[in-house]
Amino acid sequence: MVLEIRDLHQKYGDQEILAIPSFQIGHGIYWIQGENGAGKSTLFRTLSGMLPYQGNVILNDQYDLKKQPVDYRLRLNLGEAEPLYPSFLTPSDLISFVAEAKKAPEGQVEKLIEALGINYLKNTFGSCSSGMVKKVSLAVAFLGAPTVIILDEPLITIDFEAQKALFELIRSYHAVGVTFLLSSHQLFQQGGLTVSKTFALKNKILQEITAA
Ligand SMILES: Nc1ncnc2c1ncn2[C@@H]1O[C@H](COP(=O)(O)OP(=O)(O)OP(=O)(O)O)[C@@H](O)[C@H]1O
Repeated sequence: MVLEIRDLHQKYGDQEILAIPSFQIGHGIYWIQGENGAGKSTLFRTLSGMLPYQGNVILNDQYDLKKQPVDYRLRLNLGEAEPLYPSFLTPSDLISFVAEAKKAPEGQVEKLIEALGINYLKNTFGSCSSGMVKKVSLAVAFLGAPTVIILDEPLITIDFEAQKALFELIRSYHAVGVTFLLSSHQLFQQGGLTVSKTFALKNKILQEITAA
Protein backbone atom coordinates (compact mmCIF):
# COMPACT_ATOMS: atom_id res chain seq x y z
CA MET A 1 0.00 0.00 0.00
CA VAL A 2 1.17 3.51 -0.72
CA LEU A 3 -0.80 5.08 2.11
CA GLU A 4 -2.68 3.47 4.94
CA ILE A 5 -4.80 4.99 7.70
CA ARG A 6 -5.86 2.97 10.73
CA ASP A 7 -8.34 4.19 13.28
CA LEU A 8 -7.63 7.87 12.73
CA HIS A 9 -9.33 10.36 15.04
CA GLN A 10 -8.93 14.09 14.67
CA LYS A 11 -10.51 16.76 16.86
CA TYR A 12 -10.50 20.50 17.34
CA GLY A 13 -11.26 20.92 21.04
CA ASP A 14 -14.30 18.76 21.71
CA GLN A 15 -15.40 18.71 18.09
CA GLU A 16 -14.46 15.50 16.30
CA ILE A 17 -13.76 16.14 12.60
CA LEU A 18 -12.40 12.78 11.43
CA ALA A 19 -13.07 9.22 12.57
CA ILE A 20 -11.66 6.98 9.85
CA PRO A 21 -11.47 3.29 10.87
CA SER A 22 -9.50 2.18 7.83
CA PHE A 23 -8.38 3.62 4.48
CA GLN A 24 -5.84 2.19 2.06
CA ILE A 25 -4.69 3.29 -1.35
CA GLY A 26 -2.19 2.00 -3.87
CA HIS A 27 -0.52 4.01 -6.64
CA GLY A 28 -2.93 6.36 -8.37
CA ILE A 29 -4.56 9.76 -8.63
CA TYR A 30 -7.37 10.19 -6.12
CA TRP A 31 -9.96 12.90 -5.90
CA ILE A 32 -11.20 13.68 -2.41
CA GLN A 33 -14.54 15.44 -2.47
CA GLY A 34 -16.50 16.93 0.39
CA GLU A 35 -18.75 19.83 1.21
CA ASN A 36 -17.33 23.02 2.71
CA GLY A 37 -16.26 22.20 6.23
CA ALA A 38 -16.33 18.42 5.72
CA GLY A 39 -12.71 18.19 6.88
CA LYS A 40 -10.63 17.84 3.71
CA SER A 41 -7.98 20.36 4.72
CA THR A 42 -7.91 18.88 8.22
CA LEU A 43 -7.35 15.41 6.74
CA PHE A 44 -4.56 16.68 4.48
CA ARG A 45 -2.84 18.57 7.29
CA THR A 46 -3.07 15.50 9.51
CA LEU A 47 -1.55 13.27 6.81
CA SER A 48 1.28 15.82 6.37
CA GLY A 49 2.18 15.72 10.04
CA MET A 50 1.04 19.28 10.77
CA LEU A 51 -1.53 18.30 13.40
CA PRO A 52 -1.39 15.87 16.31
CA TYR A 53 -3.80 12.95 15.91
CA GLN A 54 -4.89 9.62 17.34
CA GLY A 55 -4.30 6.47 15.29
CA ASN A 56 -1.82 5.33 12.66
CA VAL A 57 -0.74 6.70 9.32
CA ILE A 58 1.71 4.58 7.33
CA LEU A 59 3.46 5.33 4.04
CA ASN A 60 4.86 2.69 1.66
CA ASP A 61 4.09 -0.08 4.19
CA GLN A 62 7.05 1.04 6.31
CA TYR A 63 7.10 4.68 7.37
CA ASP A 64 4.84 5.44 10.31
CA LEU A 65 4.32 9.20 10.63
CA LYS A 66 4.75 9.03 14.41
CA LYS A 67 7.66 6.57 14.48
CA GLN A 68 9.64 7.65 11.39
CA PRO A 69 8.63 11.31 10.97
CA VAL A 70 11.70 12.33 8.97
CA ASP A 71 11.54 9.46 6.46
CA TYR A 72 7.79 9.96 6.17
CA ARG A 73 7.96 13.71 5.57
CA LEU A 74 10.68 13.32 2.95
CA ARG A 75 8.23 11.23 0.96
CA LEU A 76 4.95 13.08 1.37
CA ASN A 77 4.42 16.67 0.22
CA LEU A 78 1.45 18.97 0.74
CA GLY A 79 0.36 21.95 -1.35
CA GLU A 80 -2.00 23.94 0.86
CA ALA A 81 -5.29 25.41 -0.37
CA GLU A 82 -4.49 28.96 0.66
CA PRO A 83 -0.76 29.13 1.30
CA LEU A 84 0.52 31.90 3.53
CA TYR A 85 4.18 32.83 3.65
CA PRO A 86 5.96 35.58 5.59
CA SER A 87 5.67 38.77 3.52
CA PHE A 88 9.41 39.54 3.75
CA LEU A 89 10.41 36.18 2.19
CA THR A 90 10.93 35.78 -1.57
CA PRO A 91 9.80 32.80 -3.69
CA SER A 92 13.47 32.20 -4.45
CA ASP A 93 14.31 31.92 -0.71
CA LEU A 94 11.42 29.55 -0.06
CA ILE A 95 12.06 27.31 -3.05
CA SER A 96 15.80 27.01 -2.26
CA PHE A 97 15.11 26.23 1.37
CA VAL A 98 12.53 23.52 0.61
CA ALA A 99 14.64 22.09 -2.24
CA GLU A 100 17.48 21.57 0.22
CA ALA A 101 15.24 20.13 2.95
CA LYS A 102 13.56 17.74 0.49
CA LYS A 103 16.87 16.81 -1.18
CA ALA A 104 15.65 17.94 -4.61
CA PRO A 105 17.59 16.44 -7.53
CA GLU A 106 19.74 18.72 -9.69
CA GLY A 107 17.71 20.78 -12.17
CA GLN A 108 14.29 20.02 -10.61
CA VAL A 109 13.76 23.56 -9.30
CA GLU A 110 14.44 25.14 -12.70
CA LYS A 111 12.09 22.72 -14.46
CA LEU A 112 9.22 23.42 -12.04
CA ILE A 113 9.70 27.19 -12.21
CA GLU A 114 9.65 27.05 -15.99
CA ALA A 115 6.69 24.65 -16.19
CA LEU A 116 4.46 26.68 -13.89
CA GLY A 117 5.51 30.04 -15.33
CA ILE A 118 6.86 31.48 -12.08
CA ASN A 119 8.52 34.86 -12.44
CA TYR A 120 9.37 37.65 -10.01
CA LEU A 121 11.35 35.15 -7.97
CA LYS A 122 13.23 37.89 -6.14
CA ASN A 123 10.21 39.99 -5.21
CA THR A 124 8.89 39.43 -1.70
CA PHE A 125 5.69 37.44 -1.16
CA GLY A 126 4.19 40.68 0.15
CA SER A 127 4.26 42.04 -3.40
CA CYS A 128 3.28 38.82 -5.23
CA SER A 129 -0.19 38.27 -6.72
CA SER A 130 -2.27 35.52 -5.10
CA GLY A 131 -1.91 33.40 -8.25
CA MET A 132 1.88 33.72 -8.10
CA VAL A 133 1.91 32.68 -4.42
CA LYS A 134 -0.22 29.66 -5.32
CA LYS A 135 2.09 28.70 -8.21
CA VAL A 136 5.11 28.84 -5.88
CA SER A 137 3.29 26.66 -3.33
CA LEU A 138 2.51 24.15 -6.09
CA ALA A 139 6.14 24.09 -7.27
CA VAL A 140 7.27 23.48 -3.70
CA ALA A 141 4.81 20.56 -3.40
CA PHE A 142 6.62 18.73 -6.23
CA LEU A 143 10.13 19.13 -4.80
CA GLY A 144 12.29 16.17 -3.84
CA ALA A 145 11.35 12.58 -4.54
CA PRO A 146 7.90 12.25 -2.93
CA THR A 147 5.84 9.08 -3.24
CA VAL A 148 2.69 11.01 -2.33
CA ILE A 149 1.76 14.58 -3.26
CA ILE A 150 -1.37 16.05 -1.70
CA LEU A 151 -2.78 19.12 -3.42
CA ASP A 152 -5.58 20.91 -1.57
CA GLU A 153 -7.67 22.94 -4.02
CA PRO A 154 -4.78 23.20 -6.53
CA LEU A 155 -6.83 25.02 -9.16
CA ILE A 156 -7.88 28.07 -7.18
CA THR A 157 -6.42 31.43 -8.27
CA ILE A 158 -4.17 30.03 -11.01
CA ASP A 159 -4.80 30.91 -14.65
CA PHE A 160 -5.76 28.49 -17.41
CA GLU A 161 -2.16 28.10 -18.68
CA ALA A 162 -0.93 27.24 -15.19
CA GLN A 163 -3.80 24.76 -14.74
CA LYS A 164 -2.77 23.03 -17.97
CA ALA A 165 0.86 22.94 -16.82
CA LEU A 166 -0.20 21.56 -13.44
CA PHE A 167 -2.20 18.73 -15.04
CA GLU A 168 0.83 17.92 -17.19
CA LEU A 169 3.06 17.81 -14.10
CA ILE A 170 0.58 15.57 -12.27
CA ARG A 171 0.46 13.20 -15.25
CA SER A 172 4.25 13.05 -15.62
CA TYR A 173 4.96 12.54 -11.89
CA HIS A 174 2.19 9.93 -11.71
CA ALA A 175 3.78 8.09 -14.64
CA VAL A 176 6.99 7.68 -12.64
CA GLY A 177 5.27 6.34 -9.55
CA VAL A 178 3.93 9.33 -7.57
CA THR A 179 0.48 9.02 -5.98
CA PHE A 180 -1.75 12.10 -5.80
CA LEU A 181 -4.52 13.07 -3.41
CA LEU A 182 -6.39 16.04 -4.84
CA SER A 183 -9.30 18.07 -3.59
CA SER A 184 -11.24 20.45 -5.74
CA HIS A 185 -14.71 21.86 -6.03
CA GLN A 186 -14.00 22.08 -9.76
CA LEU A 187 -13.98 19.14 -12.12
CA PHE A 188 -10.59 17.64 -12.91
CA GLN A 189 -12.00 15.87 -15.95
CA GLN A 190 -12.43 19.22 -17.68
CA GLY A 191 -8.66 19.55 -17.67
CA GLY A 192 -8.31 16.08 -19.16
CA LEU A 193 -7.08 14.49 -15.94
CA THR A 194 -8.23 10.95 -15.35
CA VAL A 195 -8.58 10.05 -11.69
CA SER A 196 -8.24 6.46 -10.46
CA LYS A 197 -10.90 6.74 -7.77
CA THR A 198 -13.04 9.37 -6.11
CA PHE A 199 -13.73 9.44 -2.39
CA ALA A 200 -16.22 11.54 -0.48
CA LEU A 201 -15.39 12.81 2.98
CA LYS A 202 -18.71 12.81 4.78
CA ASN A 203 -19.78 12.17 8.35
CA LYS A 204 -16.09 12.01 9.35
CA ILE A 205 -15.29 9.06 7.09
CA LEU A 206 -13.93 8.54 3.58
CA GLN A 207 -16.14 6.56 1.28
CA GLU A 208 -15.46 5.56 -2.30
CA ILE A 209 -17.85 6.99 -4.85
CA THR A 210 -18.68 4.82 -7.82
CA ALA A 211 -19.42 6.68 -11.02
CA ALA A 212 -23.07 6.64 -12.00
N1 LIG B 1 -7.89 25.50 13.48
C1 LIG B 1 -9.17 25.14 13.68
N2 LIG B 1 -9.73 25.23 14.90
C2 LIG B 1 -11.03 24.85 15.12
N3 LIG B 1 -11.84 24.38 14.15
C3 LIG B 1 -11.34 24.28 12.92
C4 LIG B 1 -9.98 24.66 12.60
N4 LIG B 1 -9.77 24.45 11.27
C5 LIG B 1 -10.93 23.98 10.78
N5 LIG B 1 -11.88 23.87 11.77
C6 LIG B 1 -13.25 23.34 11.59
O1 LIG B 1 -13.14 21.98 11.19
C7 LIG B 1 -14.11 21.65 10.19
C8 LIG B 1 -13.38 21.13 8.94
O2 LIG B 1 -12.67 22.19 8.31
P1 LIG B 1 -11.75 21.97 7.04
O3 LIG B 1 -11.11 23.27 6.72
O4 LIG B 1 -10.89 20.79 7.26
O5 LIG B 1 -12.86 21.59 5.93
P2 LIG B 1 -12.74 21.52 4.35
O6 LIG B 1 -13.45 20.25 3.93
O7 LIG B 1 -11.34 21.67 3.91
O8 LIG B 1 -13.62 22.78 3.89
P3 LIG B 1 -13.58 23.74 2.58
O9 LIG B 1 -14.11 22.93 1.42
O10 LIG B 1 -14.52 24.84 2.98
O11 LIG B 1 -12.18 24.21 2.42
C9 LIG B 1 -14.93 22.93 9.97
O12 LIG B 1 -16.08 22.82 10.77
C10 LIG B 1 -14.02 24.02 10.47
O13 LIG B 1 -14.78 25.10 10.96
